[in-house]
Amino acid sequence: MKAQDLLSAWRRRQKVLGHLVRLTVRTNPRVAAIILATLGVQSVAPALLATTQRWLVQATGLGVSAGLLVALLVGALAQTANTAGNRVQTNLRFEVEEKVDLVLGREIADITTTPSTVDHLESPEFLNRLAVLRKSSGRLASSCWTMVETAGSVAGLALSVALLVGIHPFLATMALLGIVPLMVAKRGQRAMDRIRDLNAEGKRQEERLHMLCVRPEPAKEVRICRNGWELSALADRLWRIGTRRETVAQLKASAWEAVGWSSYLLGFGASIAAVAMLCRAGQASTGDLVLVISLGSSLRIQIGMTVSGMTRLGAVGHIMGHYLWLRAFADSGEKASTAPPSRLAKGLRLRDVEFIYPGRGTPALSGVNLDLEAGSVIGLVGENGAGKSTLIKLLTGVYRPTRGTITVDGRPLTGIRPGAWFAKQSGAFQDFLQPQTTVMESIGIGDLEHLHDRAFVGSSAERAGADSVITQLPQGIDTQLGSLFGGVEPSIGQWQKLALARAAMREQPLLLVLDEPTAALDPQAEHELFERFAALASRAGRQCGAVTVLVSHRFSTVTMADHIVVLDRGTVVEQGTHAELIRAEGLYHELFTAQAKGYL
Ligand SMILES: Nc1ncnc2c1ncn2[C@@H]1O[C@H](COP(=O)(O)OP(=O)(O)OP(=O)(O)O)[C@@H](O)[C@H]1O
Repeated sequence: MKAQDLLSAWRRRQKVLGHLVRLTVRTNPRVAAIILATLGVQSVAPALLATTQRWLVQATGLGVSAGLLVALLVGALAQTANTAGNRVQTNLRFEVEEKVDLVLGREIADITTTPSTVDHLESPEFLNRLAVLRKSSGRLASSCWTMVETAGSVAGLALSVALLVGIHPFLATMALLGIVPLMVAKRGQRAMDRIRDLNAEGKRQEERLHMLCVRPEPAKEVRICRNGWELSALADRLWRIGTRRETVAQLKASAWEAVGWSSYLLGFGASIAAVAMLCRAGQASTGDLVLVISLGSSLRIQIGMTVSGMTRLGAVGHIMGHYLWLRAFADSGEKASTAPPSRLAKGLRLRDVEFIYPGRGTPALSGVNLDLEAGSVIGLVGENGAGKSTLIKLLTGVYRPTRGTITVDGRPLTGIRPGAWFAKQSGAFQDFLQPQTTVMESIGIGDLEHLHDRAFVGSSAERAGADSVITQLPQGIDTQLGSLFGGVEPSIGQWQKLALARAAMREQPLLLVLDEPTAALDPQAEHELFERFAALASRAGRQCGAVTVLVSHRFSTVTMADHIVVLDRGTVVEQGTHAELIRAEGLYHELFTAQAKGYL
C-alpha cells in the first residue's frame, strides 16, 4: 500500500474515532467528565502510591520489616479506594456505552438500508462483514474509553519507569521485559481476529439452520419431513467447527502470553535482588526497596492494562475497518439526480438488458429488448426460473442490469433518484409482507401519506377485494393481526388480499407490478380480483400512462393483458397479444394448451 493510501486510511479511522468520541461525550457530558477524571487518577495512582510508601519509610526511619508492614497497610488502603472507584466507574461507563451502542445499532441498520438496490443483501462479503460488525459493535461503543484508558496506562507506565530508572538504570529492564507480553498478546489478538472473520460465514449458516428449527413458518415442513434433528446436527457441527477453531487460537494466544509473563516475572525477581544488594552496599535506601517492590507489583498490572488496552484498540481498529468498508459500500451507489416524469407518455424501454446475480456465472436474463407502452397491461409468462421475477426486480430498480439500459420515457433509470422512482410504483409480490400490526396499518403502510386516513384505507381495501376479509374480523379495520401479539392469524389467501389492498393505496403509480400476487387464491377469487385490478390498471393507465406488469402462472388471468411477453431461460422468445401467440403455435400455445387440458 502506498504512503498516501495509508494516510487516507488513517484519516478515515480518525474520523470514525472522532465520531465515536463525540457520541460518547454527548450522551452525558457530566458523567463523561467524572469517568475521565477517575481514569486519570487511576492511571497515575501506582506511581503516587509507591512514592508515598517510600516517603513514609524514609521519613519515619523504619527498618526493613517495619517499613514493609507500613507500606503494605497503605497499599491495602489504596487498593480498597481503587476498587470502590472502579465499581462506580464501571457502572457509569456501562450506562454511557449502552446508549452509544444503541446509536451505533441504528447506524449499522442504516448501512443496510441506504443502498437503493438490494443485491448487497445477497453478497456473502457484505453479510460476513455485517455479522462481525453487529457482534462487535459493543467494542466500538467502548472505544472512546479504551483509548483514554490506554493513554492513561501508557502515561502511568512512563511515570513508574522514570521512578525506577531514578534508583538505577538497570531497573529499566524490568519495564523492557514487560514489552514481551505486549508484543505476544498483539500477535495472539491478530490470530483471533483472523479466526473470527473465518468463522463469520459458518456462524451465519448455523444461525439460519437454527432459525429453521425454531421459527413457526418452516416448522410444519421440518416436522413432516422429520429433518429437524439433521438440521440441528448440521448447525451443531458448524458450531463445533467454529468453536474448535476459536479455542485452538485462544489456547495458542494464552500459551504465548504465559511465556511473555514468565520472562517479566524473572526480571522482577532479579530487580528486587539487585536493589537489595545496592541497599547492602549503601547505594540505595530501604525506601527505594519498598518503592521497587510496590512499583514492580503494580507495574505488572499497568503493563497488563497497557497490553489489553493496545490489544482492544487493535481489535477496535479491525472492527472499524469493517465499519468503514460497509459505510463506503453503502455510499458508493450512483448519485442519481433526475426526477421521474409525473406521467408516462411513451413508456419503459429495455435495450440489450442482461442480469447476472452476484456470485452466479450464468445470466438470469440476457439480450432482453422490450417496449412496454404507456398505459398498457403487460403479461409475463414462462416456466419456473425463466426470469420473470428478475425482470420485475430490474424494472422496479432494486437491482441494476449488469449490461444494457432501461429508460423511463427516454430517461435512463439509473439516472432517476431511486427514492422518487420507488414512490411512483405500487405492487404486490409473491413474497409479500405479513406485518403483525392492525389491519389499518397493515394496509396503510402502502402509502405513508394516507397511513391514518380510515376512509382512504377502506376504499383501497374495497378496490382490492379485501373488504370481505375485514368484515369477518372481530374489530374490523382495527383488528390486531398475527398470533405473535395475540391477534387474529389470517389465512395465506387473506394475507394476500391485504397485500393487494396495500398495493392499491397508491392511486397514480407509473409502474404497477403484480408478481403472482394471487397464487394463494382460488381461481374464482383470482378472477374477481383481477377484474378489479384491470379496472385499477386501466384507470392508472388513463390518468398517468401507468404500465402494469402482471406475472401469473394462470393463463386465464394473463389473457387479459394487452401484450404478453414469453420468457424462456432468461430470454424473450415470443411476444404479442393472446390471439397472436395462440396463432403462432409456439411455446405460449404449448403452455396454454397444457394448462387448459389440466383444467378439463
Ligand atoms: N437471489 C438470487 N440469487 C441467485 N440466483 C437467483 C436469485 N433469484 C433467482 N435466481 C436465479 O435466476 C433465474 C431466474 O429466476 P426468477 O426468480 O427470475 O424466475 P421466475 O421466472 O420468476 O421463476 P418462478 O416462476 O419460479 O417464480 C433462476 O435460474 C434462479 O435460480
